[in-house]
Amino acid sequence: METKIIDGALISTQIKDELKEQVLVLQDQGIYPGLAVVLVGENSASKVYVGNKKKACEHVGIKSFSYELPEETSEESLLELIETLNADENVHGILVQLPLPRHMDEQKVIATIAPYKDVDGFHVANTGALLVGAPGFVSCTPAGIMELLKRYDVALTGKKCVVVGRSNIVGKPISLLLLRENATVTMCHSKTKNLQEEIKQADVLVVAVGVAKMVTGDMLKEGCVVIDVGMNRDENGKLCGDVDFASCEGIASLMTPVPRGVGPMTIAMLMHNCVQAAMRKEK
Ligand SMILES: Nc1nc2c(c(=O)[nH]1)N[C@@H](CN(C=O)c1ccc(C(=O)N[C@@H](CCC(=O)O)C(=O)O)cc1)CN2
Repeated sequence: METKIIDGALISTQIKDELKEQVLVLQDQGIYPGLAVVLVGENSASKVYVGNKKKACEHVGIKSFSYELPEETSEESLLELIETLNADENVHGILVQLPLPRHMDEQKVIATIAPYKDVDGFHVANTGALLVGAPGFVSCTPAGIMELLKRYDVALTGKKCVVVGRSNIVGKPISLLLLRENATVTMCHSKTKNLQEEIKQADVLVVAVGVAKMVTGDMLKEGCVVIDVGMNRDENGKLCGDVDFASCEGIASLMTPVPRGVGPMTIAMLMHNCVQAAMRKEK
């Protein structure tokens, strides 16, 4: 079977180009979308992601306000900054890059962001809205996966979708989004018995566990769609996913690569959420 490779980098550029047009319309109405980008500490991967987010803002026409704080910043100071950004009318979206230093309580920090500026979709008001199907921001990686499935015409109704990983950022929300599209969803995790049997039944497999090349071609059902959310380094220090790409080629019908798969979509959907935040009239 020929495996088609999903080009996340291309789709993300298309989305950013579409958003650029929407921003021009907003600017004509006197609305200048603004995103506060908050980075605490020295995590090198986070620095790359934040840099790419600021570049995406430039591409789309969103003004980015950068706050790069030292590792030893107190939780209290970070909460104060967020309160200030909540009150700032030029800031439509607030992004606090994760992970935060260990002395900070991530949930407390996220809970301080005004839900209508929570463009990451991490606040319980937004995760709760997703659960019950109410309007709200959907977190960017799962939203990006859904956009890829849509743009590659993957039908989900009645399909068996298997999600491996149960994080708040990816595993849980993507399961809800697939369910919303009438898929039959199985959530797997580190305590799942017979993981391989579950994976073998998947028409659509989403893997977000953070273990390099954990899923191999022999585990897959012929013709399945594979979405790899992993971002790991292999034995040679090369970027790789949670799926062993080489062994899945020829078995999957459609598959995301790492890099240039899901990663760039996370940033495109952040831009999307930010434009939505700027469009909102009521707070
Ligand atoms: N506040 C948030 N923190 C984190 C999020 C998030 O959505 N919001 N997600 C991840 C990291 N992440 C976004 O911040 C992210 C990860 C990877 C990529 C990406 O484009 N990856 C590239 C490769 C980049 C490289 O060369 O290292 C790719 O896949 O092509 C974008 C965003 C955790 N934290």
